[in-house]
Amino acid sequence: MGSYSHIIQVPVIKLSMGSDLNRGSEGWHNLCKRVREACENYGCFEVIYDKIPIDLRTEAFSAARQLFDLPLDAKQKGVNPTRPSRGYMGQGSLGPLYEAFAIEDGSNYDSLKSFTEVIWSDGNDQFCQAFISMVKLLDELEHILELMILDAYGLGEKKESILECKSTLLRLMKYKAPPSGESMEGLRAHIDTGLGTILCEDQISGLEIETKDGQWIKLSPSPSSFVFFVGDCLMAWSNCRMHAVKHRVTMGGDKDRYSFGAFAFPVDGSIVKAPKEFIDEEHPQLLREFDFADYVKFYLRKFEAGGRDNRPDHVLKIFAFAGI
Ligand SMILES: O=C(O)CCC(=O)C(=O)O
Ligand SMILES: [Fe+2]
Repeated sequence: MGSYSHIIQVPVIKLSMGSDLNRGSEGWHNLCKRVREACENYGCFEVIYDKIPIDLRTEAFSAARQLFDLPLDAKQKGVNPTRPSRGYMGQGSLGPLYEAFAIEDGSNYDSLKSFTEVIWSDGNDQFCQAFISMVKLLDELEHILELMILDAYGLGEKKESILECKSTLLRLMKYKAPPSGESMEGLRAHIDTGLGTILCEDQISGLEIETKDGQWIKLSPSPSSFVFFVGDCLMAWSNCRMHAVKHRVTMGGDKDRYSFGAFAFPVDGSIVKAPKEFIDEEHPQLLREFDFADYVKFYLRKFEAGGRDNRPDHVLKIFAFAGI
């Protein structure tokens, strides 16, 4: 599984309610710099956002457990035959330990409600309440991080958003403890496709990233932390100043692992393009502008052609598609 380093740690950035979050303050600018450095050097960082209470995490994970505990036939009502990466994915489609549910437009109450009505017929208000509050706060956090990235590159005056239209995919994941107790792949190494991902795990670690010099490091976020990952589209937008990091989940021990993530995706039809400020003699344009929907079609085609074990190298997929 490659060599591990136990010495390197990804940056931990704390966003506390108060003056540091006043855009333009000295504290804000310090945070912008740290966010930029983390995105450029690691492609991820641990973020503590104290506006998201621990109790809400507990409620969300209890609702998620209730969902995964349902009998298989109830869960399979969530399968989306036209788009298998939405709805219920399991068991075995992405690995023997992995199961997941993906809910599009996860910060919209109606889409959470429709999801629960498919699974539970009468819906599940507790699930909707927990996740609507959680995903709205994660969207808020994502927006703050995006403003910090814009300000860190001096682009805040010109643009309020990296992409005008994006939506949040909520994905809930469960990884079974490996039967032998020995370390085993939970989720294959990949790079997230969208703009950015905010992940939350329920105290059982397993996330690993590959550093720029090729070492795998384990992340052990604190119980109140989230992990932010740069995705392909954010890297493309920044003309590859930011690093989209390869990551995976490795399971060990005897406890199942639960996690969920808010994935910010450009809506279909969005054009991903680096602003001219990122392109100069020292930084030639590395990726052509592209329509996000075409990128999705490209990698789904490759994915289907390759099957689970022969997928194209996820690290290179954006360069294979849009490299100049
Ligand atoms: O479960 C996790 O912590 C990681 C999941 C992940 O990387 C993904 O769904 O893209
Ligand atoms: Fe991921």
